[in-house]
Amino acid sequence: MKIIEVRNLRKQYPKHLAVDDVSFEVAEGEIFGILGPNGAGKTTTVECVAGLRVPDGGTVRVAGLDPQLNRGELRQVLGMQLQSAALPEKIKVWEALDLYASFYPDPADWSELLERVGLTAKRDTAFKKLSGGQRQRLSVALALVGRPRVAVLDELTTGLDPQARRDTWELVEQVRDSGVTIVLVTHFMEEAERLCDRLALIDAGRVAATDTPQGLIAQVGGEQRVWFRPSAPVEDGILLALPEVHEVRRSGNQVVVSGSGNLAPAVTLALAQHQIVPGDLRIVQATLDDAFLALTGRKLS
Ligand SMILES: Nc1ncnc2c1ncn2[C@@H]1O[C@H](COP(=O)(O)OP(=O)(O)OP(=O)(O)O)[C@@H](O)[C@H]1O
Repeated sequence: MKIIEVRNLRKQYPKHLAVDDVSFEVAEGEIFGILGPNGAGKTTTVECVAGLRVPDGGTVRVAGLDPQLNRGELRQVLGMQLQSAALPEKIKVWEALDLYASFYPDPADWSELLERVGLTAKRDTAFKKLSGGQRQRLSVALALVGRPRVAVLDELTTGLDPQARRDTWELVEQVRDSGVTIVLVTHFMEEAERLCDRLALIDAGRVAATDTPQGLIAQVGGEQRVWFRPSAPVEDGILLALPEVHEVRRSGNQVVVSGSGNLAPAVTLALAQHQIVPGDLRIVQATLDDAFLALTGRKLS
Protein backbone atom coordinates (compact mmCIF):
# COMPACT_ATOMS: atom_id res chain seq x y z
CA MET A 1 0.00 0.00 0.00
CA LYS A 2 1.17 3.52 -0.81
CA ILE A 3 1.59 5.70 2.26
CA ILE A 4 3.11 8.74 0.52
CA GLU A 5 2.23 10.08 -2.94
CA VAL A 6 4.01 13.11 -4.37
CA ARG A 7 2.85 14.34 -7.80
CA ASN A 8 4.51 17.09 -9.83
CA LEU A 9 5.77 18.89 -6.73
CA ARG A 10 7.19 22.34 -7.35
CA LYS A 11 8.78 24.83 -4.96
CA GLN A 12 10.15 28.16 -6.06
CA TYR A 13 12.30 30.26 -3.71
CA PRO A 14 12.61 33.95 -4.65
CA LYS A 15 15.70 33.39 -6.81
CA HIS A 16 15.81 29.63 -7.18
CA LEU A 17 13.54 26.85 -8.41
CA ALA A 18 14.47 24.31 -5.72
CA VAL A 19 11.95 21.57 -6.64
CA ASP A 20 10.92 21.24 -10.26
CA ASP A 21 8.24 18.63 -11.00
CA VAL A 22 9.15 15.93 -8.45
CA SER A 23 6.97 12.79 -8.30
CA PHE A 24 7.41 9.60 -6.28
CA GLU A 25 5.49 7.11 -4.17
CA VAL A 26 6.51 5.43 -0.92
CA ALA A 27 5.08 2.02 0.02
CA GLU A 28 4.14 1.31 3.63
CA GLY A 29 6.94 -0.43 5.52
CA GLU A 30 9.85 0.43 3.23
CA ILE A 31 12.95 2.55 3.64
CA PHE A 32 12.66 5.00 0.78
CA GLY A 33 15.76 7.05 0.03
CA ILE A 34 16.06 10.48 -1.51
CA LEU A 35 19.63 10.64 -2.78
CA GLY A 36 21.30 13.59 -4.43
CA PRO A 37 24.15 16.08 -4.09
CA ASN A 38 24.04 19.16 -1.85
CA GLY A 39 21.48 21.68 -3.01
CA ALA A 40 19.54 19.17 -5.16
CA GLY A 41 16.25 20.01 -3.40
CA LYS A 42 15.98 16.99 -1.08
CA THR A 43 15.28 18.88 2.14
CA THR A 44 12.79 21.20 0.44
CA THR A 45 10.97 18.14 -0.94
CA VAL A 46 10.62 16.40 2.44
CA GLU A 47 9.68 19.69 4.13
CA CYS A 48 6.77 19.94 1.67
CA VAL A 49 5.85 16.31 2.49
CA ALA A 50 5.94 17.12 6.22
CA GLY A 51 3.81 20.25 5.79
CA LEU A 52 6.65 22.55 6.87
CA ARG A 53 6.75 24.35 3.52
CA VAL A 54 3.96 25.37 1.19
CA PRO A 55 4.52 23.99 -2.34
CA ASP A 56 3.93 26.20 -5.37
CA GLY A 57 2.52 23.33 -7.36
CA GLY A 58 1.67 19.65 -7.36
CA THR A 59 0.02 17.43 -4.77
CA VAL A 60 1.26 15.62 -1.69
CA ARG A 61 -0.64 12.96 0.23
CA VAL A 62 0.58 11.21 3.37
CA ALA A 63 -1.73 8.40 4.48
CA GLY A 64 -4.38 10.18 2.39
CA LEU A 65 -3.84 13.50 4.20
CA ASP A 66 -3.01 16.81 2.51
CA PRO A 67 -0.13 18.28 4.59
CA GLN A 68 -1.45 21.82 4.08
CA LEU A 69 -5.10 21.13 4.89
CA ASN A 70 -4.72 18.41 7.54
CA ARG A 71 -1.74 19.63 9.54
CA GLY A 72 -2.99 18.44 12.94
CA GLU A 73 -3.74 14.92 11.69
CA LEU A 74 -0.47 14.79 9.76
CA ARG A 75 1.50 15.39 12.96
CA GLN A 76 0.00 12.21 14.38
CA VAL A 77 1.11 10.23 11.32
CA LEU A 78 4.51 11.67 10.39
CA GLY A 79 7.56 12.24 12.61
CA MET A 80 10.33 14.44 11.27
CA GLN A 81 13.94 14.33 12.36
CA LEU A 82 15.40 17.70 11.59
CA GLN A 83 18.70 18.19 9.80
CA SER A 84 20.36 20.01 12.70
CA ALA A 85 18.66 19.32 16.02
CA ALA A 86 17.35 22.63 17.26
CA LEU A 87 17.43 21.87 20.97
CA PRO A 88 18.60 24.20 23.76
CA GLU A 89 22.11 23.29 24.91
CA LYS A 90 21.17 22.75 28.53
CA ILE A 91 18.10 20.59 28.03
CA LYS A 92 18.60 17.09 29.42
CA VAL A 93 17.90 14.04 27.29
CA TRP A 94 14.84 13.02 29.34
CA GLU A 95 13.50 16.57 29.37
CA ALA A 96 13.64 16.79 25.58
CA LEU A 97 11.74 13.51 25.26
CA ASP A 98 9.22 14.54 27.91
CA LEU A 99 8.66 17.86 26.13
CA TYR A 100 8.14 16.24 22.73
CA ALA A 101 5.87 13.58 24.28
CA SER A 102 3.65 16.36 25.64
CA PHE A 103 2.80 17.39 22.03
CA TYR A 104 0.94 14.11 21.43
CA PRO A 105 -2.27 12.68 22.91
CA ASP A 106 -0.90 9.12 22.97
CA PRO A 107 2.90 9.31 22.97
CA ALA A 108 5.29 6.37 23.07
CA ASP A 109 6.81 5.42 26.43
CA TRP A 110 9.97 7.51 26.15
CA SER A 111 12.02 5.39 28.54
CA GLU A 112 11.47 2.46 26.15
CA LEU A 113 12.51 4.70 23.25
CA LEU A 114 15.68 5.68 25.12
CA GLU A 115 16.49 2.01 25.54
CA ARG A 116 15.86 1.40 21.85
CA VAL A 117 18.24 4.14 20.72
CA GLY A 118 20.84 3.11 23.32
CA LEU A 119 20.74 6.32 25.37
CA THR A 120 19.40 5.08 28.71
CA ALA A 121 22.72 5.86 30.42
CA LYS A 122 22.55 9.43 29.04
CA ARG A 123 19.06 10.12 30.42
CA ASP A 124 20.27 12.99 32.66
CA THR A 125 22.94 14.34 30.30
CA ALA A 126 22.61 17.83 28.83
CA PHE A 127 22.18 18.00 25.06
CA LYS A 128 25.45 19.92 24.60
CA LYS A 129 27.41 17.10 26.27
CA LEU A 130 26.22 14.43 23.81
CA SER A 131 28.50 13.20 21.03
CA GLY A 132 27.43 13.65 17.40
CA GLY A 133 26.16 10.07 17.20
CA GLN A 134 24.26 10.38 20.48
CA ARG A 135 22.60 13.60 19.28
CA GLN A 136 21.51 11.86 16.11
CA ARG A 137 20.10 8.93 18.07
CA LEU A 138 18.23 11.36 20.31
CA SER A 139 16.82 13.07 17.22
CA VAL A 140 15.57 9.68 15.96
CA ALA A 141 13.91 9.05 19.35
CA LEU A 142 12.28 12.50 19.16
CA ALA A 143 10.96 11.73 15.66
CA LEU A 144 9.41 8.52 17.01
CA VAL A 145 7.89 9.81 20.24
CA GLY A 146 4.50 10.47 18.63
CA ARG A 147 4.27 6.82 17.42
CA PRO A 148 4.32 7.91 13.76
CA ARG A 149 3.59 5.61 10.81
CA VAL A 150 6.20 7.51 8.78
CA ALA A 151 9.54 8.88 10.00
CA VAL A 152 11.48 11.35 7.85
CA LEU A 153 15.21 11.25 8.60
CA ASP A 154 17.26 14.05 7.01
CA GLU A 155 21.05 13.69 6.64
CA LEU A 156 21.07 11.46 9.68
CA THR A 157 24.71 10.41 9.56
CA THR A 158 26.40 13.57 8.27
CA GLY A 159 29.40 14.34 10.46
CA LEU A 160 29.46 10.95 12.19
CA ASP A 161 32.51 8.71 12.34
CA PRO A 162 32.27 5.34 10.53
CA GLN A 163 31.36 3.35 13.68
CA ALA A 164 28.64 5.80 14.77
CA ARG A 165 27.34 5.78 11.19
CA ARG A 166 27.05 1.98 11.15
CA ASP A 167 25.35 2.00 14.58
CA THR A 168 22.86 4.58 13.27
CA TRP A 169 22.18 2.44 10.17
CA GLU A 170 21.34 -0.50 12.44
CA LEU A 171 18.99 1.71 14.42
CA VAL A 172 17.21 2.79 11.21
CA GLU A 173 16.75 -0.87 10.22
CA GLN A 174 15.34 -1.67 13.65
CA VAL A 175 12.87 1.21 13.34
CA ARG A 176 11.76 -0.08 9.92
CA ASP A 177 11.45 -3.62 11.33
CA SER A 178 9.13 -2.23 14.02
CA GLY A 179 6.71 -1.26 11.21
CA VAL A 180 7.54 2.41 10.66
CA THR A 181 7.93 3.57 7.04
CA ILE A 182 11.10 5.60 6.63
CA VAL A 183 11.97 8.38 4.21
CA LEU A 184 15.73 8.81 4.34
CA VAL A 185 17.35 11.92 2.88
CA THR A 186 21.02 11.44 2.16
CA HIS A 187 23.90 12.40 -0.08
CA PHE A 188 25.89 9.28 0.87
CA MET A 189 25.82 6.65 -1.82
CA GLU A 190 26.96 3.92 0.56
CA GLU A 191 24.18 4.73 3.01
CA ALA A 192 21.52 4.65 0.29
CA GLU A 193 22.86 1.39 -1.12
CA ARG A 194 23.03 -0.30 2.28
CA LEU A 195 19.71 0.88 3.74
CA CYS A 196 17.16 1.75 1.08
CA ASP A 197 14.61 -0.65 -0.36
CA ARG A 198 13.99 1.88 -3.14
CA LEU A 199 15.25 5.35 -3.84
CA ALA A 200 14.77 8.43 -5.94
CA LEU A 201 17.89 10.02 -7.41
CA ILE A 202 17.37 13.79 -7.31
CA ASP A 203 19.42 16.32 -9.22
CA ALA A 204 18.73 20.04 -9.63
CA GLY A 205 15.16 19.72 -8.34
CA ARG A 206 14.22 16.81 -10.60
CA VAL A 207 13.95 13.05 -10.15
CA ALA A 208 16.48 11.43 -12.46
CA ALA A 209 15.24 7.88 -11.69
CA THR A 210 13.43 5.83 -9.03
CA ASP A 211 14.17 2.15 -8.40
CA THR A 212 15.86 -0.28 -6.03
CA PRO A 213 19.60 0.39 -5.63
CA GLN A 214 20.37 -2.70 -7.74
CA GLY A 215 17.72 -1.70 -10.30
CA LEU A 216 19.27 1.76 -10.71
CA ILE A 217 22.70 0.23 -11.25
CA ALA A 218 21.24 -2.26 -13.75
CA GLN A 219 19.38 0.56 -15.59
CA VAL A 220 22.69 2.07 -16.58
CA GLY A 221 24.10 -1.20 -17.80
CA GLY A 222 25.18 -2.76 -14.51
CA GLU A 223 28.69 -3.04 -15.90
CA GLN A 224 31.06 -5.13 -13.78
CA ARG A 225 34.76 -5.73 -14.14
CA VAL A 226 36.73 -8.84 -13.23
CA TRP A 227 40.51 -8.45 -12.80
CA PHE A 228 42.91 -11.38 -12.53
CA ARG A 229 46.46 -12.54 -13.22
CA PRO A 230 46.22 -15.73 -15.32
CA SER A 231 48.43 -18.70 -14.37
CA ALA A 232 49.01 -19.33 -18.12
CA PRO A 233 48.43 -17.23 -21.28
CA VAL A 234 44.74 -16.75 -22.00
CA GLU A 235 43.33 -15.95 -25.42
CA ASP A 236 40.75 -13.14 -25.57
CA GLY A 237 38.52 -15.34 -27.76
CA ILE A 238 37.87 -17.80 -24.88
CA LEU A 239 36.38 -14.99 -22.83
CA LEU A 240 34.74 -13.03 -25.64
CA ALA A 241 32.78 -16.18 -26.54
CA LEU A 242 30.86 -15.86 -23.24
CA PRO A 243 27.54 -13.99 -23.53
CA GLU A 244 28.30 -12.19 -20.20
CA VAL A 245 31.52 -10.63 -21.55
CA HIS A 246 31.53 -7.29 -23.39
CA GLU A 247 35.23 -6.47 -23.49
CA VAL A 248 38.64 -7.92 -22.63
CA ARG A 249 41.59 -5.62 -21.90
CA ARG A 250 45.12 -6.08 -20.55
CA SER A 251 46.68 -3.98 -17.83
CA GLY A 252 50.28 -5.07 -17.28
CA ASN A 253 50.13 -8.77 -16.47
CA GLN A 254 46.48 -8.52 -15.49
CA VAL A 255 43.44 -9.33 -17.62
CA VAL A 256 40.44 -7.00 -17.18
CA VAL A 257 37.11 -8.41 -18.33
CA SER A 258 34.05 -6.11 -18.48
CA GLY A 259 30.52 -7.42 -18.72
CA SER A 260 27.23 -8.02 -16.91
CA GLY A 261 25.07 -10.76 -15.39
CA ASN A 262 26.93 -13.64 -13.71
CA LEU A 263 30.23 -12.39 -15.07
CA ALA A 264 32.67 -13.68 -12.43
CA PRO A 265 31.35 -17.29 -12.28
CA ALA A 266 31.21 -17.45 -16.10
CA VAL A 267 34.80 -16.21 -16.46
CA THR A 268 36.25 -18.49 -13.75
CA LEU A 269 34.45 -21.52 -15.22
CA ALA A 270 35.76 -20.79 -18.75
CA LEU A 271 39.29 -20.38 -17.37
CA ALA A 272 39.02 -23.65 -15.39
CA GLN A 273 38.01 -25.46 -18.58
CA HIS A 274 41.39 -24.35 -20.03
CA GLN A 275 43.29 -25.26 -16.82
CA ILE A 276 43.96 -21.56 -16.14
CA VAL A 277 43.84 -20.31 -12.54
CA PRO A 278 42.85 -16.63 -12.07
CA GLY A 279 45.31 -15.26 -9.49
CA ASP A 280 44.52 -12.12 -7.40
CA LEU A 281 40.92 -12.22 -8.64
CA ARG A 282 39.04 -8.96 -8.01
CA ILE A 283 35.44 -8.16 -8.88
CA VAL A 284 34.51 -4.49 -9.24
CA GLN A 285 30.77 -3.77 -9.34
CA ALA A 286 29.15 -0.63 -10.72
CA THR A 287 27.87 1.61 -7.91
CA LEU A 288 25.08 4.13 -7.41
CA ASP A 289 27.72 6.78 -8.09
CA ASP A 290 28.17 5.31 -11.59
CA ALA A 291 24.36 5.22 -12.03
CA PHE A 292 24.05 8.86 -10.90
CA LEU A 293 26.81 9.92 -13.27
CA ALA A 294 25.24 8.07 -16.20
CA LEU A 295 21.77 9.51 -15.49
CA THR A 296 22.68 13.12 -14.71
CA GLY A 297 26.14 13.67 -16.16
CA ARG A 298 27.29 14.64 -12.66
CA LYS A 299 29.10 12.83 -9.87
CA LEU A 300 27.32 12.43 -6.55
CA SER A 301 30.32 13.19 -4.40
N1 LIG B 1 14.60 29.15 2.52
C1 LIG B 1 15.25 29.22 1.36
N2 LIG B 1 15.27 30.35 0.63
C2 LIG B 1 15.92 30.42 -0.55
N3 LIG B 1 16.60 29.40 -1.11
C3 LIG B 1 16.63 28.23 -0.43
C4 LIG B 1 15.96 28.08 0.84
N4 LIG B 1 16.16 26.82 1.28
C5 LIG B 1 16.92 26.21 0.33
N5 LIG B 1 17.19 27.06 -0.69
C6 LIG B 1 17.95 26.73 -1.92
O1 LIG B 1 17.23 25.73 -2.64
C7 LIG B 1 18.10 24.73 -3.15
C8 LIG B 1 17.70 23.37 -2.62
O2 LIG B 1 17.94 23.34 -1.21
P1 LIG B 1 17.66 22.05 -0.32
O3 LIG B 1 18.09 22.36 1.07
O4 LIG B 1 16.28 21.59 -0.54
O5 LIG B 1 18.67 21.02 -0.99
P2 LIG B 1 19.25 19.67 -0.43
O6 LIG B 1 19.29 18.74 -1.57
O7 LIG B 1 18.51 19.24 0.78
O8 LIG B 1 20.72 20.07 -0.07
P3 LIG B 1 21.51 19.95 1.32
O9 LIG B 1 21.87 18.53 1.45
O10 LIG B 1 22.68 20.84 1.07
O11 LIG B 1 20.58 20.47 2.37
C9 LIG B 1 19.50 25.16 -2.75
O12 LIG B 1 20.09 25.84 -3.84
C10 LIG B 1 19.29 26.11 -1.60
O13 LIG B 1 20.32 27.07 -1.55
